[in-house]
Amino acid sequence: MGKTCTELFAGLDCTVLGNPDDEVSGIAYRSDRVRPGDAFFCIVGMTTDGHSFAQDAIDRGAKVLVVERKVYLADATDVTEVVVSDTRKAMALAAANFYEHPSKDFALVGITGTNGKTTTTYLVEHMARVAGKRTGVIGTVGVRIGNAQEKTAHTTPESPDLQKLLARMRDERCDVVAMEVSSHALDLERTWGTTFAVTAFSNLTQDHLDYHHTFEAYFEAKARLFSKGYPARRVICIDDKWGNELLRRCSVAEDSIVTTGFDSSAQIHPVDVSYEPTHTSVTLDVRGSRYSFDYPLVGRFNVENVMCAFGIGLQLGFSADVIVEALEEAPQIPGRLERVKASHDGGVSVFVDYAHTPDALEKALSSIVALTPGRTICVFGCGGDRDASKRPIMGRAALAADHAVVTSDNPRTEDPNAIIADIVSGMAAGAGRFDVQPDRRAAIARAISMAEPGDSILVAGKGHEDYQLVGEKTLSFDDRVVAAEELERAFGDQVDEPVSGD
Ligand SMILES: CC(=O)N[C@H]1[C@@H](OP(=O)(O)OP(=O)(O)OC[C@H]2O[C@@H](n3ccc(=O)[nH]c3=O)[C@H](O)[C@@H]2O)O[C@H](CO)[C@@H](O)[C@@H]1O[C@H](C)C(=O)N[C@@H](C)C(=O)N[C@H](CCC(=O)O)C(=O)O
Ligand SMILES: Nc1ncnc2c1ncn2[C@@H]1O[C@H](COP(=O)(O)OP(=O)(O)OP(=O)(O)O)[C@@H](O)[C@H]1O
Ligand SMILES: N[C@H](CCC[C@H](N)C(=O)O)C(=O)O
Ligand SMILES: [Mg+2]
Repeated sequence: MGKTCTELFAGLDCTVLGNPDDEVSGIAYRSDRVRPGDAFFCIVGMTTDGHSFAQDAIDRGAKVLVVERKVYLADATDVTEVVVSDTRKAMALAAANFYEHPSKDFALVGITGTNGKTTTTYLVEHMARVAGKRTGVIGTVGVRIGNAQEKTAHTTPESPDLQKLLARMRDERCDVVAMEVSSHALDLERTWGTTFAVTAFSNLTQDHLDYHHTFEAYFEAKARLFSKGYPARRVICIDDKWGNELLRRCSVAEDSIVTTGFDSSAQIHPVDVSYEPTHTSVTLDVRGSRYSFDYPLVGRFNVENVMCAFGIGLQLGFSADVIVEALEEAPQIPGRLERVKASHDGGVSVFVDYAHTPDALEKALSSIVALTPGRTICVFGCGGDRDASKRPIMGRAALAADHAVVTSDNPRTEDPNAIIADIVSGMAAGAGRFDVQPDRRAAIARAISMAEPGDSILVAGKGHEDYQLVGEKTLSFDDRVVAAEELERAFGDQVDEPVSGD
């Protein structure tokens, strides 16, 4: 399936230096992955400049170079150069052209916000299935087409990878695809040229300031999904000021926006909520109609995710009955307040959760505390090579537990003890209520050794991850498996202990 330069760059302001009828057989943005016949996009990145790999790309058979400045390659007279003002945006549009705009052939739902994206995509997927649709999911836990699951490098893939994936979903005849749209993706134009049926915003709290530098820049990246470049039906949670700001800016007809939130001014809001250890009972007011139902997810923040999913369902044209039926049997989201299953637990409940931001940690902890008759112990750390400014704030947030064990998350190339020191610098107010154990397994074991029947342990930060990134190495590590093993080790000989079910 080749495309001429003319077809590839349709709709793009560019200068073609060479033959516009040249055929391109693929799109590449990493020189070492170029295949003969590809167009190579030279991207000015944060660490290096893709223009300096142009010769390498040609040596590997690239026929077209897309550049922001002409590279004048001496021995490459048969190579066409296409000059554009922004190679990332050009690549995204060319990728959409190359795969013939797959996102126009099904209903694509894009969800952005600091927390809640993965959870909401899973709820939307389930809802669409209950409505009889074929589904796809793209996000942090990976990609799913129907029931087939694959791992991916990014939450939101780079534009050529994304369009290729969307084309596969079209070929598999997906009707509804739910996709997480990260702030990096919006800033780096990974989704440019993609057509969304519905876009949704969950919330904005601190994360990724290493990349965006300011909160405002972080918001502006998210806000792009609600700008004229991405026309769609909208679902906006208005519980924070950023949701309200988005609502104010939205230039689409008012009846194409659904607002959600705890505030009664939201079109979807709760009038009654009861938080139980294994489920939640809600009565939602949905544009004046009331729906009472139970769903098998816990915690206050999941009420927001459920309302967001409800709004998305309405925007997709599903009936409220189908939406409620789906939510009543919502799936366990991997690693999101997931209760660890162990044959012996000594009456101690261990939850694994992906809280890796201050807000998520605060909310996950308050949800567990509210459900726990005894004490709550929190095991957590922070990722290396990521926003360091959130570390002391997460340290402070963890003091909402009765006791915290500070440990390693994914240290990546940083010194684990230096990350822990950053966290602990925010915990002065909790002297005596936390300790430090850099080895994550030992930290989980320590929390279990401290726990009494009726206590809960929150193991936060890594959720569904089945690995730990230490230096350049990827080690096998799954909080759920390790916690189950450590529970077994601690309580395995107490054969008469009751096992808490879920
Ligand atoms: C911060 C960030 O997102 N960086 C992305 C960015 O990297 P960059 O600008 O530094 O690129 P660069 O390394 O300078 O290279 C410039 C160009 O030269 C090319 N190159 C480079 C070396 C070479 O040998 N040959 C070559 O052609 C590169 O492919 C690139 O096109 O562009 C690269 C591809 O063009 C991405 O792979 C890279 O993602 C990095 C690996 C990353 O870790 N991103 C994470 C933080 C991310 O995107 N996370 C979000 C989720 C966040 C959330 O949870 O909310 C996600 O959506 O996954
Ligand atoms: N609506 C919400 N508000 C605040 N915190 C939430 C919300 N939903 C989930 N969380 C918390 O954030 C964590 C991550 O949730 P989820 O994976 O759904 O979010 P995400 O936006 O996909 O995150 P990421 O940016 O890492 O992909 C959960 O484990 C939970 O602790
Ligand atoms: N998508 C998030 C994941 C963080 C998960 C945490 N375990 C870490 O490694 O920091 C990020 O890239 O910031
Ligand atoms: Mg996610």
